[in-house]
Amino acid sequence: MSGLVDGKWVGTDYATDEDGAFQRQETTFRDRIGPDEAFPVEAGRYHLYICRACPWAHRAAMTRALKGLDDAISLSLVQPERYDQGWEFSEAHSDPLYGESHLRDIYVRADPDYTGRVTVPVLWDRKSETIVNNESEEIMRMLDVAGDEMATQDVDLYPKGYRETVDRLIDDIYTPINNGVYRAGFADSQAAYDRAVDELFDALDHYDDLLADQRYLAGDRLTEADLAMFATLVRFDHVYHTHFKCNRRAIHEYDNLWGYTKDLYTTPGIERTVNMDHIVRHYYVSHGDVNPKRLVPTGPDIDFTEGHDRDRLPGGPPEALVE
Ligand SMILES: N[C@@H](CCC(=O)N[C@@H](CS)C(=O)NCC(=O)O)C(=O)O
Repeated sequence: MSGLVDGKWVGTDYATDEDGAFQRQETTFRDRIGPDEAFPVEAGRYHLYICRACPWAHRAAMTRALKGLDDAISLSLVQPERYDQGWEFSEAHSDPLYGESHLRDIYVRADPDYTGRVTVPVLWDRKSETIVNNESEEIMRMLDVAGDEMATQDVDLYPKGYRETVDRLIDDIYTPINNGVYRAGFADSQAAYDRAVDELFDALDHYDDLLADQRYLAGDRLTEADLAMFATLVRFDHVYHTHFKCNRRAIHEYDNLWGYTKDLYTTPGIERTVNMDHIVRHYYVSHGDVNPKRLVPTGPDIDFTEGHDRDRLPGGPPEALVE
């Protein structure tokens, strides 16, 4: 067990099963914001705690940026390096609500007897002073759908007619890709690593083929599924390729995934959510068991803003985003 047990900090070890395969624990705060939900839609009421390094938190941050929710939902960062006390606030990245020193203090404020991991993202309710939700997929959906009322940009990332496909895609990419890089990186046995890497690259090959003829995962529209995919792809060559030993191929070597990654990166609103310095510092410094000397590699030399050829395909970013 790691994280908090009955509100007491017990450490940051990751769990693997008897075959050495990484086990991600379920998140526990699963309430919703919405017209008929326990938490009403109200601008200025909610706060997002994230780390710019975290791919799960990144989904929520991208949704907030694309929909123009900056004024409606405040956001703050934790320090990217995470040591044995878990996520910390710092002078550069302080807790704007309570001035706490660690993110675990926020969890304990929500539930003094909390047992579970202390993860980002956290969606906090200022009014009832509790955590609404700490599951990124659900936060992304809430900001997208319930957040519509507060949005300043007309961007719908879960459009009618695409919803089943978006839900299926988010599920389909989770195990082999989003969590697949972690299954490779945190594997405790060769067999578990081999299995994760095989599944990861089979899936990447599949989506590289799919993206030969369509601009986005669900077709011609940018959706939540693309945000989920992008959060992994943008970290891949700098981190997962080396640190998590996913080195069969780099994303910039794929015919279509590379153009797709650059297309999303240069979609107005996305670039400001990517902090590559925080990304590389977090992974290489925080996982002492994976990288004991905590040295941060200098490469690769790739440019997410160089041109791409994705506008040859039908569709494109929502009109509201195109300057
Ligand atoms: N299922 C959660 C997972 C979030 C998660 O694992 N976040 C990582 C950072 S990338 C974290 O905070 N890890 C700290 C820990 O597990 O102790 C979600 O998608 O929101």
